[in-house]
Amino acid sequence: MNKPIIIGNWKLNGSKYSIQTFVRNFFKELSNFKKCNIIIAPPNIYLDFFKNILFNKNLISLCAQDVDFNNYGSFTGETSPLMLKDIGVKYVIIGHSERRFYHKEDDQVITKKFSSLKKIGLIPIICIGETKTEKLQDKTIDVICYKQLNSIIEKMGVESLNDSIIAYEPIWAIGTGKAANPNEVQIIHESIRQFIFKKNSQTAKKVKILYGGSINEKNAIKFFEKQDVDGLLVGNAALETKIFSRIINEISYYNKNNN
Ligand SMILES: O=C[C@H](O)COP(=O)(O)O
Repeated sequence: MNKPIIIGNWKLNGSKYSIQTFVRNFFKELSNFKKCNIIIAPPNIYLDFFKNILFNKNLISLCAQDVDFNNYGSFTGETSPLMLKDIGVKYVIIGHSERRFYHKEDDQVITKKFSSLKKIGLIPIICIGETKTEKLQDKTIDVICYKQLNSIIEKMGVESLNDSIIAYEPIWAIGTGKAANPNEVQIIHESIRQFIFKKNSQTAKKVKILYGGSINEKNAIKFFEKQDVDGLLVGNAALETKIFSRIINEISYYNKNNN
């Protein structure tokens, strides 16, 4: 059975002290966490520290928030896929809208990152999403499927998505407190799956599609209960131990097959 995937992206937040406190309290709050695949993405500089204070429990998987596509060389300030693998990272977020916007990363760069990660066996979490204007112009599927996802599919083949995770994050819903409508998210996730299905039916079944954007403890289940929502990518709410653990507990106890 596939476990729900819950990712906490801490973005540019945290310190050694806050991470220690988080780990200490997190496991006390969780009641049924083995039913979820919990993935946390601290800032890169804290990945190793975080891993060490988890006492190798394997209950939380390590995720990086970004990566360079080069494995070594004169690229000042960057972190490579090989380095992440070396310290035990399993997942890497690529194409987050904050990277696309603040660091001007385009689909070509994101595809190169995807390719580098696949080559060394790290699991990419590919973020896709439309702006408010694109949504109002009814361009959501054009942007997220025909442009953002297709860039990877054309270069790498659709099967490259088999062991990858797609995170649909409408840009207007990120950090705004205004989450998307769960019914609309289901329709979009279904469209993403259909888009992939037309190219390869097996890949469409295997690929995991998560929703992200202003998830909190009150709305998490409303998204997760949707058929094509395989999990959640949580930003702000993942910084609060109590809230993040409540989200995980709720989802752990929700049995999709019986509802
Ligand atoms: O990576 C996480 C997303 O950007 C969602 O962030 P948020 O939950 O703070 O809206």
